[in-house]
Amino acid sequence: MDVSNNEVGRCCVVWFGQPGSMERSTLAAGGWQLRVVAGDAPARIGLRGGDRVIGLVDLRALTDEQVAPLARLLEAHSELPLIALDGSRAVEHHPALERILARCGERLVSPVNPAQLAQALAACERNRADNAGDIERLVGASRPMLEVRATVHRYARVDLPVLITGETGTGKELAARALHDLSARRWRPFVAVNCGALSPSLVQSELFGHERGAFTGANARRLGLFETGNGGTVFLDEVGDLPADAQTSLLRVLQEGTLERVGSNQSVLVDVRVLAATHVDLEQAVEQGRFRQDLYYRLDVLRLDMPPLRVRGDDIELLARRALDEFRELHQVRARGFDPDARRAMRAHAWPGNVRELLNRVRRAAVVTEQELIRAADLHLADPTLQPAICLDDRREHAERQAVLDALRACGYNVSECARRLRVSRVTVYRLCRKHQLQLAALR
Ligand SMILES: Nc1ncnc2c1ncn2[C@@H]1O[C@H](COP(=O)(O)OP(=O)(O)OP(=O)(O)O)[C@@H](O)[C@H]1O
Repeated sequence: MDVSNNEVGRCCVVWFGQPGSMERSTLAAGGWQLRVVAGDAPARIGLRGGDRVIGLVDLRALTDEQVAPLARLLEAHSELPLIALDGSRAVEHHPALERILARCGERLVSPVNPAQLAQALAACERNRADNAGDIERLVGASRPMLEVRATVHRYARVDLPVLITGETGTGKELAARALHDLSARRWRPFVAVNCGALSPSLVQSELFGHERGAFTGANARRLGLFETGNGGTVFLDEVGDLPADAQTSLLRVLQEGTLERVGSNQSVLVDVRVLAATHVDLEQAVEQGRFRQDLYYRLDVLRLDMPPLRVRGDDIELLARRALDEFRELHQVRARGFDPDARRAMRAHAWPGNVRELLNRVRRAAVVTEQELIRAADLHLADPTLQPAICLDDRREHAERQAVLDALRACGYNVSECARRLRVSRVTVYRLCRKHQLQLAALR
């Protein structure tokens, strides 16, 4: 089936199966265009950029032979949010059907009434609107940030763990969210937890759940975050703070895809993508025996480094501008821009708290200033001429990393060629890759 015309941005439902007359009327009444992909010939789906499309997987008349081709077709369209109709059928002997159902954000049981169908489509569409453009929330046009955005796109496509590193406030959680929103799991839950904020006595139960009576106060069975996030993504912030027993349980989730609730010795299957973040040096924690080495290797399959704000050049002003504009949309304030000294002061500041610090300084300045243009003093930043310049070491480090990355790219990640271009030995290229956490296997 192929569709092409000149209308833009229509809301469409691709119905995999046969819609009944009530279902056709409900879609028409809701302003949904309908495309039917018959179960016996699901060759391809014609989608146009600009269309907002939802897939409805109708399992009512699906035969066993049709399951595998349909699964393949849907896998080729991992961007489609899916709703299942009559997903009650047994999936034990149907791995392909299980895969389809795992992707469906909602499962309707037939006979479905018009209100239920309309509601499910509206919820799906709302969800898409909330998630759309999440990568856009990672504001920045500097080279390091363009690099991050490209890496996020590349990593989102593969279902492997990512270790996100970077100083506090650099946007690690935002990046994790973007990885989820761009992945095939985007219609399933995204569960974020700060491991450092969990009480050590409850961390096992918070993450992996507990059975009734497992400990004093456990009055009912409770699912942990891994089960709540089943099918989706679990983001473990400050993963280095996990106590030893929770590290062991996490390793099991990563290795075997199973967990045991506290107070039970029954294994529960879970299917989650694990993203972890740290602002401490996990390698050092491993050396000091505070973090399991095997777990470290399991988490550090792909690495995403969030650059500190001080090396992001023009992004500082871009972010400040955005922060002020957003604040002005919500509050009546006089400030509408920054004076030249404020701009210089922002450039010169080292931003130890990174983007979070910048947002807070701008919002505070917008409230306290009585001027139209925010001054350096309103931002609590000293006169730039009196401030130490941006640390030269940081600049040097960044330039070195960029030079290695550029050379690697230019020669298709061939280490010998890269060494020749940079006029260093191959050993030095490997050392620099390790130092700057450039993983050749992942980059290739
Ligand atoms: N590139 C960016 N564009 C816009 N906002 C950003 C960006 N990076 C971070 N922020 C904002 O800065 C704040 C801190 O970001 P986030 O919580 O993702 O940082 P983090 O690295 O996870 O911090 P921590 O290590 O302290 O948990 C949030 O309000 C986030 O929205």
